[in-house]
Amino acid sequence: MSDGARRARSRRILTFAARRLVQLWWFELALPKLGLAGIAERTRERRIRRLAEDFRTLAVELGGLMIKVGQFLSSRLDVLPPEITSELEGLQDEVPPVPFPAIRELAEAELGARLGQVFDRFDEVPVAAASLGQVHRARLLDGDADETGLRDVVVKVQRPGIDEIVAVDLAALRRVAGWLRRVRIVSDRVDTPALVEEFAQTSLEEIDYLHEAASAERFAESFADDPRVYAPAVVWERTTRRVLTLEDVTAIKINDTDALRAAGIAPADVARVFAEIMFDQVFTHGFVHADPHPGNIFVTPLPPATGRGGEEPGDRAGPLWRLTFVDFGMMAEVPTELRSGLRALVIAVAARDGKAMIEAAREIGVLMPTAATGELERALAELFERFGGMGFAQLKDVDPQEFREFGTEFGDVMRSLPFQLPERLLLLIRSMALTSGMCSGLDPEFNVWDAVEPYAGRLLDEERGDLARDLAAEAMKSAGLIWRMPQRVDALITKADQGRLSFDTSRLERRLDRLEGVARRVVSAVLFAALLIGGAVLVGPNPVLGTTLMIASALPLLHALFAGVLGRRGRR
Ligand SMILES: Nc1ncnc2c1ncn2[C@@H]1O[C@H](COP(=O)(O)OP(=O)(O)OP(=O)(O)O)[C@@H](O)[C@H]1O
Repeated sequence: MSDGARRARSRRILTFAARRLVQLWWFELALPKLGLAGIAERTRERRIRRLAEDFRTLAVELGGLMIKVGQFLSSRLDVLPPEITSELEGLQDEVPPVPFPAIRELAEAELGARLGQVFDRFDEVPVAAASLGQVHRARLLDGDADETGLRDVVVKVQRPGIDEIVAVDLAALRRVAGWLRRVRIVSDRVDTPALVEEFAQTSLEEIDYLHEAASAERFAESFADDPRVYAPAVVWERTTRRVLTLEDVTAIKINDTDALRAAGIAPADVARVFAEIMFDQVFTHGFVHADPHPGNIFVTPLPPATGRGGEEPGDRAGPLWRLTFVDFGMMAEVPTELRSGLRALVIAVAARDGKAMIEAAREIGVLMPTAATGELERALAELFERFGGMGFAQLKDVDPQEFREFGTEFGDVMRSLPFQLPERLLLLIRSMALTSGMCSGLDPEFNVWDAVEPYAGRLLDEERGDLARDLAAEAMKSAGLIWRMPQRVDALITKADQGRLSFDTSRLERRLDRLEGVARRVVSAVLFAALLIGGAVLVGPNPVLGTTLMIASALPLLHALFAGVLGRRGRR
C-alpha cells in the first residue's frame, strides 16, 4: 500500500468516527443540557439506523478490520437494537474475493513451490472469501497423504497486503479509542484503549495462521474424549503464517435445518448439544471458540458402525452425528480467576445475596471497584423478591407488564452505576451471544436457560468435578450463607424450601444438599444476572449506541433476555 493510500484509509476512518462523536455530543449531551432532550429522544431511532447504514457503507468500501468490527457489532443480537444487527448482518458476505492470480502468487511464495507441485488439484474459485483471507478447496498429492489417507483439504490463503491494512486500521482505532477515553460517559464504563488493544491482539493473532493451526489442535485435544466434537486435522507441511491447510470437513451447515431433517437429525437436538459443547468450552476447558457463526460449524452424520458423534452421552447405540468446528482464528481464554469470579457469582445468586453478587461483579471486573452500590443492592433484593424464587420455566407465567415495570425501576439504578466492560469478557460474551442466537434459530422453543439447568446439574453430579468441589468449599467458607438465604428469598422459594431445611441433622450435609438442590436452577439464574449486568456494560464500545442504550438500557435488556420466553407466551 502506498503512503498516500495508507493516509487516505486512515483519514476515512478517523473522519467517520469524529463526525459521529460530534453528533453524539450534540444530541446526547448538549441538547439535554439545553432542556431539549425530547429532540434527542425523537430522532434517536432514525440516527441509530443511519449510523448502521453509514457504517456498513464504510466497511464494505474499506474491507479489512472494518468488516470485523461490523461483524462484532452484528453478533450482539442480545443487546443491540435489531435495526443495527440486521443492517450489519451478512456484511462479511459482501467482501469480494481476491482474483486468483494474486492468491496463487502469495501461496506459492509462502509454500516455496508452484501450486501444481504440491497439490494434485487446487480450485481457483474460493469456497469462501472473508475479510482477512479466503478459502480454496484442494487435493494433496498422492504421496503427501497422511497415515489416515487424508487428501481432501481446504487451503486458507491470506489476502495479499492484509498485514498493512490491519496495521493502518488498528492505528486509526487506537486514535479513536484515545478520543473516547476523554468522553466521560464512555470512559466511566469502558476502558476503550484496553478494548482496542484486546481487539488488536485478536486481529494480529487472526492473521497468523500458525497461531490458528495451534489453536485448532488445542481445541481438538480438549475434546479428544468427547465423540460429539471434531476439528479438522492440520496439514503442517503445507501451512505457514499466511497459508493454512486443513482437512476438508465440509458437511451439513449447522443452520441448514432442511438438510438436517433430511439426514434424520432433529435440529432441536443439535441446538441442545451445541449449547452444551459451548458451555463445556467455557466452564471445563477455558478455551472458547469466539466465532461460532453458522458458517463455522458443521453437523457431520456418521455411519452407524462408527459409533461416535452427537446424541445423548452414554447412548449405547452410539451417536449418529457430531459437530465439526472450523475457524480457530478467534478464541477466548477463560483464565482460572475469571472462572472463579463467575462461580462466586453463581454462589451469590444461589444465596439470592445481592451484596455477594455485587462483590462477584467487582471481582469479574464488570463493576468498578469504587462504585457505591447500596442502591443496586436494594434493587437486587427487590429483583429476587419478585422473581428470584422462580425457575425460568415459571418466569414464563409472569405478567410481561410486571417485567416492564420492574425494568424501568431497575434501569435507573443500573444506569447510575459505573459498570464497565472488561476487555477479557468481550470475546466470551460475543461467543455466548452467537451461541444463544444460533440455538434459537435451530429451535424456536429453545431457551438458553433451560439448557443451562441440566448442564449445571450434570456438572454437580460429577462428585469429584471442580465445580462441585468448589461449591462445597465455598459453602463451607461462607458458613451461614445457606441460612441467610431464606430470609432474603421471596415468599415462593422460602415456602418451597423451608420444609426441607432442618437444623437437627448435620449442618454441613444439609447445606450442601440445599446448595445442590438450588444450584441447578440457580446456575441459570446466575447467567441471567451476569448477562443482566454484562448486557448493561456492553453498551460501551460504541459511543452513539453506548449513550442510546445506556439511556434505555434496562428495558430492552430485560426484554432481550426474556424475548423468547415472553414472545412464546404471547403466541400461545
Ligand atoms: N476445514 C474446513 N473444511 C471445510 N470448510 C471449511 C474449512 N475451514 C473453513 N471452511 C469454510 O470456509 C469458511 C471461511 O473459513 P474461516 O472461517 O476459517 O475463514 P475466516 O477468514 O476466519 O472467515 P470469517 O471471518 O468469516 O470467519 C468457513 O466459514 C467454512 O465454511
